[in-house]
Amino acid sequence: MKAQPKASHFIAGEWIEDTSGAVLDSIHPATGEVIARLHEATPDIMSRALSAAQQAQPAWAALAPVERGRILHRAAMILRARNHDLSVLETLDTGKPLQETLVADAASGADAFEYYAGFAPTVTGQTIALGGDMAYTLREALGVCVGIGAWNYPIQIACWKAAPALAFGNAVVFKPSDVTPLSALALAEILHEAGLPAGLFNVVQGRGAVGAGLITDPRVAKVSLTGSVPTGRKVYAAAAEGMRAVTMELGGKSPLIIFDDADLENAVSAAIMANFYSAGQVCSNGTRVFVHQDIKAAFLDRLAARTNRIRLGDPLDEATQMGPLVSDAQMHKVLGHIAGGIDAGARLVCGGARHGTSGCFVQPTVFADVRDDMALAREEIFGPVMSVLDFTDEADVVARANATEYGLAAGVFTRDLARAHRVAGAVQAGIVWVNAYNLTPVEMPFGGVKASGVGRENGHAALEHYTRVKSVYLGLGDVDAPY
Ligand SMILES: NC(=O)c1ccc[n+]([C@@H]2O[C@H](COP(=O)([O-])OP(=O)(O)OC[C@H]3O[C@@H](n4cnc5c(N)ncnc54)[C@H](O)[C@@H]3O)[C@@H](O)[C@H]2O)c1
Ligand SMILES: O=CCc1c[nH]cn1
Repeated sequence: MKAQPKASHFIAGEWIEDTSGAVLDSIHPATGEVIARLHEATPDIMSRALSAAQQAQPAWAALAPVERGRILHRAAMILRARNHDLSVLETLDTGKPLQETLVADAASGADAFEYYAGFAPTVTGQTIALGGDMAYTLREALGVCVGIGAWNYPIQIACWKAAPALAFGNAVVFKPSDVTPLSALALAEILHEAGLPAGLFNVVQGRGAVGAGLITDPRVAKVSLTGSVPTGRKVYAAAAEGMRAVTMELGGKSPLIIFDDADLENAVSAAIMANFYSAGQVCSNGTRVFVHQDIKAAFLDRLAARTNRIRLGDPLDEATQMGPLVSDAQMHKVLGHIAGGIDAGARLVCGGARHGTSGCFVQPTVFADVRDDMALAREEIFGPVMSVLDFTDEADVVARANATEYGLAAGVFTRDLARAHRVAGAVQAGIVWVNAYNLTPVEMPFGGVKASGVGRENGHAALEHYTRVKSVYLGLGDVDAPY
């Protein structure tokens, strides 16, 4: 099945092709079929996108926020109306099952546009009484924002960046992951159709070097990356050189702590969703599942029974519950982690191998008796591999949960309200789910602490990251001068 877009790039409201850029193929990971052939942006293409954004941004920022919101609201409506086609495109590009993409990807993007369309006109500054004189503050757009995406939630990532950036008066140049280049182009077309003036949302394709080229350009005011910690370190450092603002949405190795008083079936559901949704390719996954020793046997029994029933197969079949990993490289990386876990002495409860002989499928895999010092418990795997660790003491498990460089998310399952709040307060994480996991409503800020990131996407918090405050001092009396 082909999914060839009209051209590789979308700049200043137009499809742009430049075949002198290196070839970039999009591969459907369930079959290995090349579904689209694109070209990386050359320096000239990158420059055209940045210039288009720079030229379009001041007039956009000068519009009444309600007018910006109206356009973004139309985009949300179009995203919803096209949800099925966008979901098929995302499934082809990522391999995630249609069952998921129909509800979690473009739909989440539409939520973001709807939310920020309504938020934009409510943004106000402060007035500050100074005992005679006074001051007020203005929220100003930053200018040109570069967004760089990962491959696990391509359209959601593009929307979570573009919606607040545009709502608050910025222009965007977005570079999707080279592994999943397609849906950002579909978003660009939708925004154009919704009436977004040319140049405000541009898409350029490319690998890491294209991203690196964009973030050091003097026309850029802000960089928002979704990606791994090693890439985050490079991008943050490069942005710092030019004093650019950043948002870093990076990786994690999040703990999910299940106490002995938890509702067992709900806890198993959460552990499954926290490890096998999107074949485990979710940044906030709770991949270190700490289970109280008293319920460990019962938990593992139910977990194995339910995991063994997960239906793997053609991601375009709506009955399929788990598709392939995004690429051959990712599949081999995950299989390497599984082999390493077995070598290190972790107990394989289920899964543990490739599924089938074609496509990038890996069986949903559960390891028990995992120790904190094993690579399984320390490294982000980004595949369907769950590590179950035991504990008995609350303070001890919190200390172990925090003993990582990451700090994206955490989960706690307990019926004890006081303990739930105590643990939520003590874990070092940007997001804590209590008796739930991996729910990401647009109203709730999303982002990490420690090496997992800087800044927040979604919610009111994004305002801080796509605007700056200007203070205006009003002298209302005579000017004092000592000389
Ligand atoms: N916290 C979040 O919200 C979130 C969400 C999704 C994924 N992630 C993380 O993303 C990772 C998986 O995605 P990935 O493999 O695409 O990540 P990656 O870090 O390899 O790549 C991310 C993006 O950065 C670009 N890039 C690479 N080197 C660059 C450089 N030097 N300068 C500028 N751009 C560069 C890539 O081309 C890609 O578009 C995981 O670690 C996952 O946890 C985080
Ligand atoms: O992959 C990270 C962002 C996310 C979490 N859940 C849905 N999207």
